[in-house]
Amino acid sequence: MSVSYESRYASSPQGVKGYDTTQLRNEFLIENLFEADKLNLVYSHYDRFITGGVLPVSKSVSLDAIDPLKAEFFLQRRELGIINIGQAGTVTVDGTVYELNHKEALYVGQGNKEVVFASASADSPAMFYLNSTPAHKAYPTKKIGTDDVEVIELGSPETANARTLRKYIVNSVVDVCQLQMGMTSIKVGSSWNTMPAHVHDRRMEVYFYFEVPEGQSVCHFMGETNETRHIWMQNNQAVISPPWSIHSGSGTSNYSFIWGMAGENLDYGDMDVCAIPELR
Ligand SMILES: O=C(O)C(=O)C[C@H](O)C(=O)CO
Ligand SMILES: [Zn+2]
Repeated sequence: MSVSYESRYASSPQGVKGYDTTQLRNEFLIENLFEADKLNLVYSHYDRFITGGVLPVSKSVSLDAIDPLKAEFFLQRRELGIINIGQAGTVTVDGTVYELNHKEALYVGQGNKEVVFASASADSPAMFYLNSTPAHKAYPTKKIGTDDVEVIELGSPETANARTLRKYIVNSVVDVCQLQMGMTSIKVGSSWNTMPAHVHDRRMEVYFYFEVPEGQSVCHFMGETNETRHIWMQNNQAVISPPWSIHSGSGTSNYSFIWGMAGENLDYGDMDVCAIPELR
């Protein structure tokens, strides 16, 4: 069986106050997404958001339905966002082949029955990072190349948060039901992402950290603004951010991350920003 999954239930902010390091990591950290020829998924009960990774090396890998969906096929009632963080590969959606190079993305609409992932070369495989959310409508499947994204420059070197944010799957780029995805890259010499920090009680979020150099790590901050906690993250690990939690990080070097969101609205800018001196 090449598909495996794990379920994560929702935790309340009151409950999380009492978590020790191990429990915090067990509830929110997603450690192993990429294994050769496997599809690894984590099903979160926050907005029923699925986070996954596929690393096809010696064979192609299909997106099979998993038991919690109680569905005939994975996308029967879901939409899917894919960003390739590896080398060239293909995603075949009901017979149509989409070539995805490094940092190219694909939105796959609800109702597609067969999704198959493959690498162009076993020596330099593709690495497909996936986010999937429940969907109420079948929007067309669309490839988003690196020139199709919306780019914003944020922060400054003086505050160690200079970064480039790229919006891939947002409703100004592609029609979606609720999924939003993008990528943020921290510039050399900066370390902070999403600072000033924010919450959006209307949407949950998942951060996937990558391009973290060997021997370096990212410290991810979560929790209510007046009750923060941290989780040390390694390269290619993801972390679930509950709707009530900040999601911000500081690395021991620069790095990139993919953010994915789902929930009540599609308004990327709908955030409640927290003044930095108010954080506790
Ligand atoms: O660097 C940032 O700031 C981000 O990338 C923020 C995320 O996109 C986010 O949290 C959106 O709600
Ligand atoms: Zn956010």
